[in-house]
Amino acid sequence: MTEWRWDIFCTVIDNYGDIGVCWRLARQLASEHRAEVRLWVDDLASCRRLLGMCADDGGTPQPGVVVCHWRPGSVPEALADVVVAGFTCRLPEAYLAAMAARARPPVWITLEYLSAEDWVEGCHLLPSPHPRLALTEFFFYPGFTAKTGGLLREAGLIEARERFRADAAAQAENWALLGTDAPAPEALRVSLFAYENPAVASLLATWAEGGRAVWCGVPEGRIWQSVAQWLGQPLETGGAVRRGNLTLAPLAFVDQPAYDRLLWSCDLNFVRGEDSFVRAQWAGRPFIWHIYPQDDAAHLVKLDAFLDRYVEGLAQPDAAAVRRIQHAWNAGADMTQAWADFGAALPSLNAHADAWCAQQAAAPDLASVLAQFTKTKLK
Ligand SMILES: Cc1cn([C@H]2C[C@H](O)[C@@H](COP(=O)(O)OP(=O)(O)O[C@H]3O[C@@H](C)[C@H](O)[C@@H](O)[C@H]3O)O2)c(=O)[nH]c1=O
Repeated sequence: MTEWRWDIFCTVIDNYGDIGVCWRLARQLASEHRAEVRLWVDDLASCRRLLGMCADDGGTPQPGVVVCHWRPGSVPEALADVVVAGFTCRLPEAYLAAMAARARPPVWITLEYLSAEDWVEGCHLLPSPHPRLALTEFFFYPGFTAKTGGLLREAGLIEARERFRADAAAQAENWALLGTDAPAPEALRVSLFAYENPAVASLLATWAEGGRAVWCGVPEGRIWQSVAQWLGQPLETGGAVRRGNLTLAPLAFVDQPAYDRLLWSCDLNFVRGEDSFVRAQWAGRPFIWHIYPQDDAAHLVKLDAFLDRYVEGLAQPDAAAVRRIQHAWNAGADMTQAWADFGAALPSLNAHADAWCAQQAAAPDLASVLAQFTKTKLK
């Protein structure tokens, strides 16, 4: 039985992160919190692949979630009980007016970007009265501590990961979905999802010339250009290329669950933005984060805030190796020495990633925190 009706609004910027998070949240609210969700998206065409849908409006593979095309100026006919504005998106004035006109206005939440910075705790769930209308907006901040909104994590995720890791047939099926042969068993398995980055040249050269076999799967996207430049040939899904000790496997863009399974299959994951960054943490394996760049370099403050939390408990040289490689990658700098240190630390970093995952997974997940908060406002 449906408990509440939710409207989630999302504007697609230039990548998949905003819609990736909103889509994941919508599905989890429907499957775990009995919500009936409409996900309003301004640019359906550019995210159809991620949503796994073919029609312009409507049906999705997820019961309880309807994806709607949010056209400029359009206002949904019936109001929901809870309205979530994802990230930078602004709700239409007419919709806000309709909310305010209700005897009991919907709960209005603005979902903010994830940050490990300390100030987040003080801002999470702060109410902000609308300057003109009888409405209150609540700012919901995801985060890594108990005083924040937590991280998106579906029920049973870690258990599903462990089942997958024990299931050779499921793994073979996933490699096929990704359009590649399974990596050789002795190779270090790496997935590489990132923005364009000149640092990739020294990284790939180091692996090609290194003493250990490396298999690197590269999901279709912006990094393909940098990889193709280093290779001197275009990438093509299914067309693995060898250079010395490195096998480069261009991968198909798959749906979110299949991408998760890729992360679970690798020893090391390069991720970017917000959503894949969180998913890499649930893989419980070391990862390198290409943070979404901001003009005023605010992203580097966010990167360090995260690293300060993440390296806690690591031996000093391992912590230094983590910091060094994350900084080199985000600066587009030479990766040779950074990789030498990081590669040597991988066994202890692996145990650390597992422990970090367990620690974060012990906290309440974002959808539950959000559902709980709205319940207190609706009752
Ligand atoms: C590679 C791959 C990714 N994905 C998904 C995982 C994620 O949900 C999504 C990628 O999103 P992110 O990892 O967040 O990276 P991104 O760079 O696409 O998104 C960014 O968008 C900006 C507008 C935001 O401001 C950033 O914070 C950030 O979220 O794509 C698949 O579903 N299949 C795939 O094959």
